[in-house]
Amino acid sequence: MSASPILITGGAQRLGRHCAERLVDDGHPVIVSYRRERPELEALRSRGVVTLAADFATEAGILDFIARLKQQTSSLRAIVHNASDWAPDCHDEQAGATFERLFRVHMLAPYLINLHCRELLEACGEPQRDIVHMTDFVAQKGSKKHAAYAATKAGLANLTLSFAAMYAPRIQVNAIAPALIMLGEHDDEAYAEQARAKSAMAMVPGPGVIYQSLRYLLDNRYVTGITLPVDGGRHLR
Ligand SMILES: NC(=O)C1=CN([C@@H]2O[C@H](COP(=O)(O)OP(=O)(O)OC[C@H]3O[C@@H](n4cnc5c(N)ncnc54)[C@H](OP(=O)(O)O)[C@@H]3O)[C@@H](O)[C@H]2O)C=CC1
Ligand SMILES: Nc1nc2c(c(=O)[nH]1)N=C([C@H](O)[C@@H](O)CO)CN2
Repeated sequence: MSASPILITGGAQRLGRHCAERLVDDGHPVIVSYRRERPELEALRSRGVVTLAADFATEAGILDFIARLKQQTSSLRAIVHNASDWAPDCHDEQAGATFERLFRVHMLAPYLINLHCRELLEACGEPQRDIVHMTDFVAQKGSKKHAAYAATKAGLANLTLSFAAMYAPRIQVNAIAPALIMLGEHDDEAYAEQARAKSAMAMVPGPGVIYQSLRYLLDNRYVTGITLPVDGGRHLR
């Protein structure tokens, strides 16, 4: 029986793409969702990665993705809920729409995908099946400038507990809570210095530390319902 694929949502760039490439290196079939076409997707496709378009900003978009995912595969080894919108808070008439959009991307999409795709994970013939939620250190701390983002990531962190209890023992459900992992393309050195100073390790580690954490969860048969902090000691500052 061929191995079941691992789904990474939002896998066209940065942490998601890095993990997709590393999973292919480790011999896993991979499916990624993406919102915008770009050259990097062709590189993934050339390595055999299946790419499915998805916009989780609406419930219809989420359900449409799930239907196309089920046409693509009859089983899944794991689901990594990585898609995310790091939108700052709005203080105008767009505030409510922004909050609702972040709720759908960070909470409704993982919730509906977990519910509707349980059967795909159950159909996996391998000994272990996983769901991994990408949350954020600020889920426990809040954020003055990204309150809606932090709150919806906190909701995702809570969904980890509920789905871990619902799906045990056949499916393990865990979260990874990063702090600064990669800078944005427009971040200058002043921002980088300020961001590095927020953690005890005072570094920008890059996406390899996230793959190490994902690998740990995928390889450990006795871990469920936890959130793995990958934050350089952000809580110590
Ligand atoms: N980078 C970091 O330092 C940190 C990251 N994290 C978390 O780790 C994960 C990966 O981070 P990172 O790689 O920086 O993430 P990105 O900001 O690069 O976002 C990942 C992908 O999410 C997709 N996405 C955004 N909105 C939607 C939507 N409405 N529907 C479908 N897909 C959408 C984007 O797709 P497209 O590009 O096609 O529009 C994007 O490629 C995220 O969950 C993030 O919150 C947490 C703390 C720190
Ligand atoms: N979807 C995203 N979420 C987050 C990002 C990002 O680029 N995309 N970046 C961060 C920052 O690195 C933050 O941790 C630095 O203080 C947080 N979330």
